[in-house]
Amino acid sequence: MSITKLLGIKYPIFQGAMAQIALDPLVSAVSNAGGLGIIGSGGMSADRLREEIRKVRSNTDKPFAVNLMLMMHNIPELVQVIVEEGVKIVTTGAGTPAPYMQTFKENGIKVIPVIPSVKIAKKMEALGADAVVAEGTEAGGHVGETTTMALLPQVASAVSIPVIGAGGIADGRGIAAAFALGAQGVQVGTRFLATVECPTHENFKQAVIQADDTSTTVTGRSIGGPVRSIKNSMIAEYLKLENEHASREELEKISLGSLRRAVFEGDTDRGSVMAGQICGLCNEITTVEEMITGMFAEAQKVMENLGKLSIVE
Ligand SMILES: O=C(O)COc1ccc(-c2c[nH]c(CNC(=O)Nc3ncc(Sc4ccccn4)s3)n2)cc1
Repeated sequence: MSITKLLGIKYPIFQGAMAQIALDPLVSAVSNAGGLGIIGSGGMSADRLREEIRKVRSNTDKPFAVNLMLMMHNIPELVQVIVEEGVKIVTTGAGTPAPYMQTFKENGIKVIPVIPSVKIAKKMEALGADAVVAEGTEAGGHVGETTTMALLPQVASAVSIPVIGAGGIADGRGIAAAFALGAQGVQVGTRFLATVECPTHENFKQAVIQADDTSTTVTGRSIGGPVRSIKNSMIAEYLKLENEHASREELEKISLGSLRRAVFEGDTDRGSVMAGQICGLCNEITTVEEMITGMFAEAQKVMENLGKLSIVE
């Protein structure tokens, strides 16, 4: 079954659940434009999540999802809210949804883990996941080590459930490439940061617009938590400390509160501007509607023009 039929959405596009950013009006704008808007619950209390679900529901009658960042401490409470509020689609990241699968299944909730490797994709399929998002290291935020070009076809060959491609996709060419590699849909994060409806400080959006293909780097490998973000003075300091084998405590002193500093205060020099390598392709701020319709119109054209390869007989 296609992912659009499975979820009742028009376009096979998910909006990345960026912590503290994937909120209304971005989420309801994506769902109203025909994609799957996803609330990023990372860092939220149960009451705050309930409030956000009700706000999104008041702004769209289309399907939307909630993402659970499984390294958070209050997942059982958030699962309770998701069940009580009648949310029917959950995506997960940064850990295993195993402890909650029975609750999801009993309540008819579709579960779509975001995964960084074939091994974890197979583990999620065995757990009963309805689909997986195969996210390459090009993505922003918490990433694995495998590129989308390499990860996507291997996951598509390894599992029988639908695979969504993520990491480095920001235009119709990326959509066409993901489908060529075996995906039935795409998840896009960075490109949604360059939209009118994205609720971040304007400085955050400008940092994404000004960035190019070499503007991001991965920090946190030394403490087992690799995170891709745009290079700035805080990142340079963090990398220097990592090279000097600083402790987790010393590193967390720099990174604590850095997401909020960038997202809400617009401090893109000392804050954490999580974004993917495709930021160099995001050069103007558009509405969500313009972005989604434009991407799929372009993808249609690319797939029609691919035609036959010019192989010399
Ligand atoms: O062991 C198992 O069964 C499952 O293990 C897993 C291990 C890793 C993953 C994984 C890796 N990446 C993803 C999906 N992507 C993400 O989760 N991306 C994220 N970006 C930002 C996040 S929040 C944050 C805030 C500040 C610092 C670090 N992270 S989470 N899932 C999924 C499952």
